[in-house]
This record gives sequence, C-alpha cells and structure tokens, in this order.
Amino acid sequence: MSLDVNDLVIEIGGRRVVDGVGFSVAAGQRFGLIGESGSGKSLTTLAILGLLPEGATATGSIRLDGEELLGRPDRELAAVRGSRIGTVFQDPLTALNPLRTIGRQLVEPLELHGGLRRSERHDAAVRLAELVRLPDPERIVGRYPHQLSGGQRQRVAIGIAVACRPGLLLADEPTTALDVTIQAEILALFGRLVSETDASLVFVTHDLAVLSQIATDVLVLAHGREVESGPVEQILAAPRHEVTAGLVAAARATSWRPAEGGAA
Ligand SMILES: Nc1ncnc2c1ncn2[C@@H]1O[C@H](COP(=O)(O)OP(=O)(O)OP(=O)(O)O)[C@@H](O)[C@H]1O
Repeated sequence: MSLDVNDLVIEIGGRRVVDGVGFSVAAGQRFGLIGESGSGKSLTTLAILGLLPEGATATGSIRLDGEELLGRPDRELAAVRGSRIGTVFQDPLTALNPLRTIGRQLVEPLELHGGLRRSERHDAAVRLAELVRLPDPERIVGRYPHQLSGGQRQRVAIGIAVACRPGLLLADEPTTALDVTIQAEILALFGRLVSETDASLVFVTHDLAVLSQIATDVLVLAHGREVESGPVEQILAAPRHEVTAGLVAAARATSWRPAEGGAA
C-alpha cells in the first residue's frame, strides 16, 4: 500500500509545529522518519492516522493508495485505522486495556473489521499469539497485560497491529521503552512480519542505529521541517546536514547491534 504525504502543515495554538513535510512510501517499502525530540515525527504520524490532538489543524495532503485521508470524517478514518493501517506505539502498557485478556485484545481488530465470529475467537487469538512468538500461546491468551513482561506486551501490541493484515504499518519508537536485548528481538520480529505480510512501513525513531536495521530510506526532520532525505546507507555514510551528522555520531556511539538472523 503506498503512502504520499505532501506539504503537510500542522499548527497548534497558532504555532507551526510541522512545516511543509512531504515524503512517499511505495508499496512494500520500509521508510523511516527520524529527528530529535520535538522535531514533529509523532504529530506527522498522528496526522496520517487522523488522531491529532484537540486544537491541532492540518493542511496539505495525505494519500493512501491515492485516496486522500486528510479532512475525511472521523468515522471513515476509524475504519481505516486497524484495518488498512496497523500501529505500534512506544509504551505497550498504555496501548493495552488492563481489564481485558490478551486474547480478547489480539482479536479485537478482527471483530471490528473482519467480522470474526465468537466461536472463532479463541483459535484466532492463539494463531496471532503464535505469529508474534509469545510463549505458551494457549495459556497466554487468557492472561492480562500486567501478567506479561514489557517485551511480551509489545509482542501483543504488534499482534494487534498486524491482525487484519494492514497494507501499512506505522511504528512510533516501538522499541524505545524496552531493555536493550529485548529491543533487538522485537525489531527482528517486526522486520519479519513486515516482510511476510508485504506491508509498507513507516518507522519513527530518534535512533539511526535502530532505523538502519529496519528501514531502507529515511527523512530527517528538525523543528518540523525536512532537513534531508535519502537511502539510510547514504545518509549514514555522508550526512549533509549538521542535525543528521549529530544523529550519525550518536548511532556510531551505540554499541548495540541486533541479533543476527533474527532472534524473533
Ligand atoms: N498536544 C500538543 N499541544 C501543544 N504542542 C504540542 C502537542 N503535541 C506536540 N506539540 C509540539 O509539537 C512539536 C512536535 O512534537 P512531536 O511530538 O511531533 O515531536 P517528536 O519529534 O515526535 O518528539 P518526541 O521524539 O519527543 O516524541 C513539539 O514542539 C511539541 O512541543
């Protein structure tokens, strides 16, 4: 599924926080949005989802497979979220409902968008738990979020995101809240699922080392504006802007590298 963002401008309280951002993600492409805190990455992804905070306005164009999303009524955007666009955010604990079992939450998108029958719930939940390699799938679907580790909770969030086989996955710092060894596993799992489902990916991070493991192309943002863009390898080898050079230096200083072959 392709995504084309053109001249996106987001204002909050009269302040322009995203200023003319544009990028294209081809079907099956893995694209990264990178920048320091406050550069406008999250608001850009929230605009794609139609989930901007109260008081924010967006102009420009956001097209999914050529279809304009900006300005569409919330009811229509709600149907797009979860079915055609899957999302994974930084903190899986706040993304999950503490009062519902893992199984119920895994199949919720299928119930909402795929017409899953009650009798199919358990098997569908176990299949998703297996897909994201949760331990003991038959048992874990009956547990609650607080009974799982942080990494397991993020696996659940990823299972929910891919449940309806969306054509686009949006991930906003999905490994940042996790411990370093778990980060590598989750990133490997995520990469595997993106390949297996042929989805396009928009991956948001402040960490170029993480991004280089999952995305092929990147847009660098600073203060709501594009700084530079291009293949990740090229940006890593020869950053043209000082903001990018800073991100490259930070990435080089990171000793972490993901497990070879994917520990997912
Ligand atoms: N709800 C809001 N109300 C007012 N200003 C906001 C709101 N959300 C974000 N902003 C401002 O918009 C700018 C861009 O924020 P955004 O969250 O998109 O940055 P970011 O690059 O995702 O940062 P981080 O990595 O810290 O999440 C920042 O200056 C931020 O202070």
